[in-house]
Amino acid sequence: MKIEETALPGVLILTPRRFGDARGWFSESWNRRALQDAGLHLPDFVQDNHSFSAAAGTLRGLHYQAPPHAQGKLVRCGRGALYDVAVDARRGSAHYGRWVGVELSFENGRQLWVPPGFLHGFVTRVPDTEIIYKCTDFYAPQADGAVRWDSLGIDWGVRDPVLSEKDAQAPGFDAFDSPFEYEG
Ligand SMILES: Cc1cn([C@H]2C[C@H](O)[C@@H](COP(=O)(O)OP(=O)(O)O[C@H]3O[C@@H](C)C(=O)[C@@H](O)[C@H]3O)O2)c(=O)[nH]c1=O
Repeated sequence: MKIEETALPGVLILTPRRFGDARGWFSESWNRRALQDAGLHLPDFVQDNHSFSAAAGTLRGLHYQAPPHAQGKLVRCGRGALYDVAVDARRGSAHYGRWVGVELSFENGRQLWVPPGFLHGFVTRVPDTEIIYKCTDFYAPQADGAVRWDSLGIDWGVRDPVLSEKDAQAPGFDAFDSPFEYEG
Protein backbone atom coordinates (compact mmCIF):
# COMPACT_ATOMS: atom_id res chain seq x y z
CA MET A 1 0.00 0.00 0.00
CA LYS A 2 1.46 3.30 -1.12
CA ILE A 3 0.18 6.38 0.73
CA GLU A 4 0.87 9.82 -0.75
CA GLU A 5 -0.02 13.28 0.48
CA THR A 6 -1.59 15.82 -1.84
CA ALA A 7 -1.31 19.61 -1.94
CA LEU A 8 -4.31 19.70 0.42
CA PRO A 9 -3.52 18.48 3.95
CA GLY A 10 -5.78 15.56 4.92
CA VAL A 11 -6.54 14.49 1.34
CA LEU A 12 -4.52 11.37 0.54
CA ILE A 13 -3.82 9.12 -2.43
CA LEU A 14 -3.75 5.41 -1.58
CA THR A 15 -2.45 2.89 -4.09
CA PRO A 16 -2.97 -0.74 -3.08
CA ARG A 17 -0.52 -3.32 -4.41
CA ARG A 18 -1.56 -5.37 -7.43
CA PHE A 19 -0.33 -8.95 -7.77
CA GLY A 20 -0.15 -9.66 -11.48
CA ASP A 21 -0.07 -13.10 -13.08
CA ALA A 22 -1.07 -14.77 -16.32
CA ARG A 23 -4.77 -14.30 -15.50
CA GLY A 24 -4.59 -10.61 -14.77
CA TRP A 25 -4.14 -9.18 -11.25
CA PHE A 26 -5.35 -9.38 -7.67
CA SER A 27 -5.55 -6.48 -5.21
CA GLU A 28 -6.88 -5.89 -1.70
CA SER A 29 -8.90 -2.76 -2.43
CA TRP A 30 -9.48 -2.10 1.29
CA ASN A 31 -7.70 -3.50 4.32
CA ARG A 32 -8.10 -1.63 7.60
CA ARG A 33 -5.16 -3.39 9.23
CA ALA A 34 -2.79 -2.62 6.34
CA LEU A 35 -3.68 1.07 6.64
CA GLN A 36 -3.28 1.02 10.42
CA ASP A 37 0.11 -0.67 10.04
CA ALA A 38 1.03 2.19 7.70
CA GLY A 39 -0.01 4.68 10.42
CA LEU A 40 -3.29 5.71 8.82
CA HIS A 41 -6.42 5.49 10.98
CA LEU A 42 -9.50 6.26 8.91
CA PRO A 43 -12.99 6.41 10.46
CA ASP A 44 -15.22 3.35 10.08
CA PHE A 45 -17.09 3.02 6.79
CA VAL A 46 -20.81 2.20 6.85
CA GLN A 47 -21.93 2.47 3.20
CA ASP A 48 -20.45 1.65 -0.21
CA ASN A 49 -21.62 3.57 -3.29
CA HIS A 50 -21.26 2.60 -6.92
CA SER A 51 -22.32 4.74 -9.88
CA PHE A 52 -21.99 4.42 -13.62
CA SER A 53 -21.75 7.28 -16.08
CA ALA A 54 -22.34 6.53 -19.74
CA ALA A 55 -20.81 9.60 -21.35
CA ALA A 56 -17.34 11.05 -21.09
CA GLY A 57 -17.59 14.52 -19.54
CA THR A 58 -20.27 13.55 -17.02
CA LEU A 59 -19.73 15.68 -13.93
CA ARG A 60 -21.22 14.84 -10.51
CA GLY A 61 -20.57 17.43 -7.81
CA LEU A 62 -19.62 19.31 -5.88
CA HIS A 63 -21.47 17.47 -3.11
CA TYR A 64 -21.53 17.25 0.68
CA GLN A 65 -23.70 16.15 3.57
CA ALA A 66 -24.01 18.63 6.42
CA PRO A 67 -23.18 17.61 10.01
CA PRO A 68 -24.15 15.48 11.87
CA HIS A 69 -24.22 13.40 8.65
CA ALA A 70 -20.89 14.55 7.17
CA GLN A 71 -19.21 11.84 5.10
CA GLY A 72 -15.59 10.96 4.54
CA LYS A 73 -15.19 9.06 1.25
CA LEU A 74 -12.59 6.63 -0.02
CA VAL A 75 -12.98 6.83 -3.80
CA ARG A 76 -11.74 4.59 -6.60
CA CYS A 77 -12.49 3.98 -10.25
CA GLY A 78 -13.92 0.55 -11.10
CA ARG A 79 -13.88 0.99 -14.87
CA GLY A 80 -12.71 3.74 -17.20
CA ALA A 81 -11.13 6.94 -15.89
CA LEU A 82 -12.18 10.02 -13.96
CA TYR A 83 -10.83 13.22 -12.44
CA ASP A 84 -11.71 13.35 -8.75
CA VAL A 85 -11.81 16.65 -6.85
CA ALA A 86 -11.88 17.53 -3.14
CA VAL A 87 -12.47 21.06 -1.82
CA ASP A 88 -11.70 22.11 1.76
CA ALA A 89 -14.99 23.59 3.03
CA ARG A 90 -14.11 23.84 6.72
CA ARG A 91 -14.54 27.37 8.02
CA GLY A 92 -11.38 28.45 9.81
CA SER A 93 -9.14 26.12 7.81
CA ALA A 94 -6.01 27.73 6.37
CA HIS A 95 -6.96 25.97 3.13
CA TYR A 96 -10.65 26.96 3.01
CA GLY A 97 -11.87 27.04 -0.60
CA ARG A 98 -8.76 25.33 -1.94
CA TRP A 99 -9.12 22.23 -4.07
CA VAL A 100 -7.08 19.31 -5.29
CA GLY A 101 -7.77 17.04 -8.27
CA VAL A 102 -6.41 13.55 -8.94
CA GLU A 103 -6.76 11.25 -11.94
CA LEU A 104 -8.26 7.91 -10.85
CA SER A 105 -8.57 5.10 -13.35
CA PHE A 106 -9.01 1.37 -13.66
CA GLU A 107 -5.46 1.34 -14.95
CA ASN A 108 -3.72 3.25 -12.16
CA GLY A 109 -5.74 1.71 -9.27
CA ARG A 110 -5.43 4.86 -7.18
CA GLN A 111 -7.86 5.73 -4.42
CA LEU A 112 -8.55 9.19 -3.01
CA TRP A 113 -9.37 9.77 0.67
CA VAL A 114 -11.71 12.77 0.93
CA PRO A 115 -12.20 13.60 4.63
CA PRO A 116 -15.45 14.89 6.19
CA GLY A 117 -15.71 18.66 5.73
CA PHE A 118 -14.62 18.54 2.09
CA LEU A 119 -16.81 18.95 -1.00
CA HIS A 120 -16.47 16.09 -3.46
CA GLY A 121 -17.01 15.82 -7.20
CA PHE A 122 -15.67 14.16 -10.32
CA VAL A 123 -15.80 14.26 -14.08
CA THR A 124 -15.53 11.16 -16.26
CA ARG A 125 -12.70 11.14 -18.78
CA VAL A 126 -13.98 8.27 -20.95
CA PRO A 127 -17.39 6.69 -21.67
CA ASP A 128 -18.76 3.89 -19.46
CA THR A 129 -16.93 4.89 -16.29
CA GLU A 130 -17.71 3.43 -12.87
CA ILE A 131 -16.88 5.00 -9.52
CA ILE A 132 -16.95 3.06 -6.26
CA TYR A 133 -16.57 4.72 -2.86
CA LYS A 134 -16.78 3.86 0.78
CA CYS A 135 -18.55 6.36 3.06
CA THR A 136 -18.20 7.04 6.79
CA ASP A 137 -21.88 7.95 7.24
CA PHE A 138 -25.19 6.88 5.75
CA TYR A 139 -27.02 8.77 3.01
CA ALA A 140 -29.16 11.48 4.61
CA PRO A 141 -31.13 13.26 1.88
CA GLN A 142 -32.20 16.07 4.24
CA ALA A 143 -28.51 16.91 4.80
CA ASP A 144 -27.53 16.62 1.14
CA GLY A 145 -26.09 19.73 -0.52
CA ALA A 146 -24.30 20.86 -3.66
CA VAL A 147 -22.05 23.72 -4.74
CA ARG A 148 -21.87 24.76 -8.37
CA TRP A 149 -19.04 22.93 -10.17
CA ASP A 150 -17.73 25.99 -12.02
CA SER A 151 -17.64 28.42 -9.09
CA LEU A 152 -14.16 27.62 -7.75
CA GLY A 153 -11.95 27.91 -10.82
CA ILE A 154 -11.38 24.15 -10.95
CA ASP A 155 -9.83 23.03 -14.21
CA TRP A 156 -12.12 20.08 -14.99
CA GLY A 157 -10.87 19.77 -18.56
CA VAL A 158 -14.41 20.00 -19.91
CA ARG A 159 -16.48 23.01 -21.00
CA ASP A 160 -20.02 21.72 -21.19
CA PRO A 161 -20.35 18.72 -18.89
CA VAL A 162 -23.33 16.40 -18.54
CA LEU A 163 -24.97 17.47 -15.25
CA SER A 164 -27.95 16.47 -13.12
CA GLU A 165 -30.70 19.06 -12.71
CA LYS A 166 -29.66 19.48 -9.06
CA ASP A 167 -26.03 20.14 -9.96
CA ALA A 168 -26.93 22.56 -12.75
CA GLN A 169 -28.93 24.64 -10.26
CA ALA A 170 -26.53 24.48 -7.31
CA PRO A 171 -25.43 27.79 -5.72
CA GLY A 172 -21.93 29.09 -6.30
CA PHE A 173 -19.23 28.84 -3.64
CA ASP A 174 -19.59 32.58 -2.87
CA ALA A 175 -23.21 32.00 -1.84
CA PHE A 176 -22.41 28.78 0.02
CA ASP A 177 -23.00 28.96 3.78
CA SER A 178 -20.63 26.17 4.78
CA PRO A 179 -21.87 24.03 7.70
CA PHE A 180 -18.33 22.72 8.36
CA GLU A 181 -15.87 24.01 10.97
CA TYR A 182 -12.16 23.30 11.12
CA GLU A 183 -11.50 21.17 14.18
CA GLY A 184 -7.72 20.96 14.03
C1 LIG B 1 -25.89 9.66 -2.88
C2 LIG B 1 -27.11 8.72 -2.79
C3 LIG B 1 -28.14 8.84 -3.68
N1 LIG B 1 -29.22 8.04 -3.58
C4 LIG B 1 -30.30 8.19 -4.58
C5 LIG B 1 -30.95 9.55 -4.60
C6 LIG B 1 -31.29 9.76 -6.06
O1 LIG B 1 -32.59 9.24 -6.34
C7 LIG B 1 -30.27 8.94 -6.81
C8 LIG B 1 -29.17 9.77 -7.46
O2 LIG B 1 -28.62 10.61 -6.45
P1 LIG B 1 -27.64 11.80 -6.83
O3 LIG B 1 -28.13 12.50 -8.03
O4 LIG B 1 -27.40 12.61 -5.58
O5 LIG B 1 -26.30 10.99 -7.23
P2 LIG B 1 -24.83 11.58 -7.51
O6 LIG B 1 -24.95 12.86 -8.25
O7 LIG B 1 -24.01 10.51 -8.08
O8 LIG B 1 -24.34 11.95 -6.03
C9 LIG B 1 -23.10 11.53 -5.54
O9 LIG B 1 -22.09 12.37 -6.11
C10 LIG B 1 -20.77 12.15 -5.63
C11 LIG B 1 -19.88 13.22 -6.24
C12 LIG B 1 -20.66 12.06 -4.16
O10 LIG B 1 -19.68 12.46 -3.55
C13 LIG B 1 -21.76 11.32 -3.45
O11 LIG B 1 -21.71 11.55 -2.05
C14 LIG B 1 -23.12 11.68 -4.01
O12 LIG B 1 -23.44 13.02 -3.64
O13 LIG B 1 -29.72 8.01 -5.87
C15 LIG B 1 -29.30 7.06 -2.62
O14 LIG B 1 -30.31 6.30 -2.53
N2 LIG B 1 -28.27 6.92 -1.72
C16 LIG B 1 -27.17 7.71 -1.78
O15 LIG B 1 -26.22 7.54 -0.94
